Amino acid sequence: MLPVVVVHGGAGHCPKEMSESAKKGVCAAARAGYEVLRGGGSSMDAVVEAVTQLENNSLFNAGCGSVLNIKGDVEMDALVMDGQTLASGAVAAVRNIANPVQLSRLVMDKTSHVCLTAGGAQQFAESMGVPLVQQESLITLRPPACAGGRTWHPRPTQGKMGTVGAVAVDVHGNVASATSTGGILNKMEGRVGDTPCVGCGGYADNRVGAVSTTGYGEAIMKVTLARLILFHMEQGQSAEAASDSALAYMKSRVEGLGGVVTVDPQGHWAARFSSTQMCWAAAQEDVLHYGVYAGEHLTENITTPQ
Ligand SMILES: NC(=O)C[C@H](N)C(=O)O
Repeated sequence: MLPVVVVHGGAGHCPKEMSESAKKGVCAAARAGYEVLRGGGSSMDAVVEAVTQLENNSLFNAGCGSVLNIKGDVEMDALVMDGQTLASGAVAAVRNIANPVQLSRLVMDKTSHVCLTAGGAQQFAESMGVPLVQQESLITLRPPACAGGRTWHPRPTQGKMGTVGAVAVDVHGNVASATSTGGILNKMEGRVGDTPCVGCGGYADNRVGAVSTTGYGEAIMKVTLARLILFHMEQGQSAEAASDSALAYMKSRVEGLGGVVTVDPQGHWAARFSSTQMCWAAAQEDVLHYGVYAGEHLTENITTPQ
């Protein structure tokens, strides 16, 4: 069963013409994470690698391809969490960074803090030798995609989403989670969503499992979606049942839609969503699993050329 990596490219609406490229993107990210794990790398290395790939893919709303806030600027949030130690690192409302997930990892590894925001996060990046990039290099002009369009609707079924994330279990049974986003289109300057908040955008605990979430951040924060899933797992539910229970609760309690990827330490995994679509991919036992639409579950051998 081990190792395993599961990635998502955001819950929401994915126009049909974009779904093939979106599937390719999540499959490539899952392959990249799986390569790390197969080479003996840690689950943390794997989720950071997978999310870095998705941040670099302009289809998705994270890193390059992030949506714009109301002032036309890019402000990004990201989180990593290590299930062995419960250590986490996050950046919020950060600008001019190509790979916020890597900066989050540096916050975890090199500071005594959990989250750095805006200018402070940027200064920390510079002090770590992380190059600042021009905002223009993060903005991609494109037709509406899964990744983020030009209008935001509070209901993910109508809106464009595309936060990216990954969870993994390595050969030692250590779990990790990583999530990265440009947030929601036309958000207020300084708005911070669920993604960098521990227990909302993600959580990882070797004793239970790991989760990365996507969806309407203001709803996800109300129910602490990632931790809620792990709570259900602690009560004995499977990764899949716990994901469904928590998503159903978020829908009924606060009318929030979203999606999640979840693993338990044994390698059972789930990619579940209450939105109409979510691009996801998983790699386990040399098989790549992927899909976008409800009920869609395609597989191929991981050695099949891309
Ligand atoms: N696309 C998303 O998943 C949005 C993200 N959860 C946010 O609200 O910032």
